[in-house]
Amino acid sequence: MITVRGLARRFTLRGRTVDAVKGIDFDVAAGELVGFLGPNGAGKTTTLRMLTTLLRPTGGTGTVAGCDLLTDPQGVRRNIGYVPQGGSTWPESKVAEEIELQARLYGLSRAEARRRGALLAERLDLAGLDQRPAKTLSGGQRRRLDIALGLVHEPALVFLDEPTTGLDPQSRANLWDHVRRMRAEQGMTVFLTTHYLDEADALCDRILVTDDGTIVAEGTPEELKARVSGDAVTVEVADRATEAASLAERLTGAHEVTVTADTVRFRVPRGDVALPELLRVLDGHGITMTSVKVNRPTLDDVFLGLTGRSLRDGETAPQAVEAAHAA
Ligand SMILES: Nc1ncnc2c1ncn2[C@@H]1O[C@H](COP(=O)(O)OP(=O)(O)OP(=O)(O)O)[C@@H](O)[C@H]1O
Repeated sequence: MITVRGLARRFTLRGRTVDAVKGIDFDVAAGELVGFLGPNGAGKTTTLRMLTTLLRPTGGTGTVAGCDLLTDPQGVRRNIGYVPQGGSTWPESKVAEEIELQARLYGLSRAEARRRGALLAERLDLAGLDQRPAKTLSGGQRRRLDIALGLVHEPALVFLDEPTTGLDPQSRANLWDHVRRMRAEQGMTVFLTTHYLDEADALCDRILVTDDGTIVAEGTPEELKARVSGDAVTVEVADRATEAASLAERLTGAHEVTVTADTVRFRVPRGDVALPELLRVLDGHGITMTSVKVNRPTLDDVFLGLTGRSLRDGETAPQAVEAAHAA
């Protein structure tokens, strides 16, 4: 459904060049739900804008929904849906009007536009809101309307740019359910960008991890997390932390042991198996454990291992994107 090779985009602004996307290669199969995960400024939106023909690549080739990105951009546009980051609704327009207008823009008859509008409103939990102006909708309802607008022409492939940014946790989880259900019911391919780890983890079949214009890792959420070797154990002790660390080091499979003040950290293949053993050993040496935490590997650990930085650093400052787009 998507194939890109060496896709690149360089911006030149007042004599300064920015290589926002540095020649990336990837494929997306029909029916897949793929996440493009990376921190702010990694090049996600630039990639998405190239794939949706809103921005011409400065390098590389690609096929999207069966059409050549460079020689047949109109074909690409006909066959895809695109839900931009800020949405595209008019604040004063009513929900039903927005959906029908969008359908008419794709050349559908008035009757067909109404039929699809009603169907999408039903599927996206917007039924009963059809006469409400868009500006009166909640954040989650507005995002669902944005998605309805992107799906009105029943595309085989839909692009969602940061679909849940700005929503509260409950509305985010609700939107994930809708995306999953739409995918299951319509069998469409979904390509979404996100800088939320939990979103990529919960929603995506496969993740492309991106940083600084390149793809640094790719796989299912489980495959990516399996790259991090083991659970992270954090133990606080009342005293003698250095001695506790050397005892932890002797546990089967323990590695990456560090100690600071009263805290010992290490990784083991199975935290739940290591804990009783550690407790016994510490007890045997008269060291009191005051707290213990076991964390399963996260996608952030994967990113940290690959780049030495945390993905979470990019979870604030969505305004930077709007500024970049306005440029
Ligand atoms: N029109 C532009 N002119 C100059 N530089 C740009 C332009 N658009 C994007 N950039 C730069 O390209 C880089 C990638 O930006 P992009 O918006 O693609 O990142 P992103 O991963 O989508 O970030 P976010 O998570 O904030 O949306 C950034 O350094 C950005 O400042």
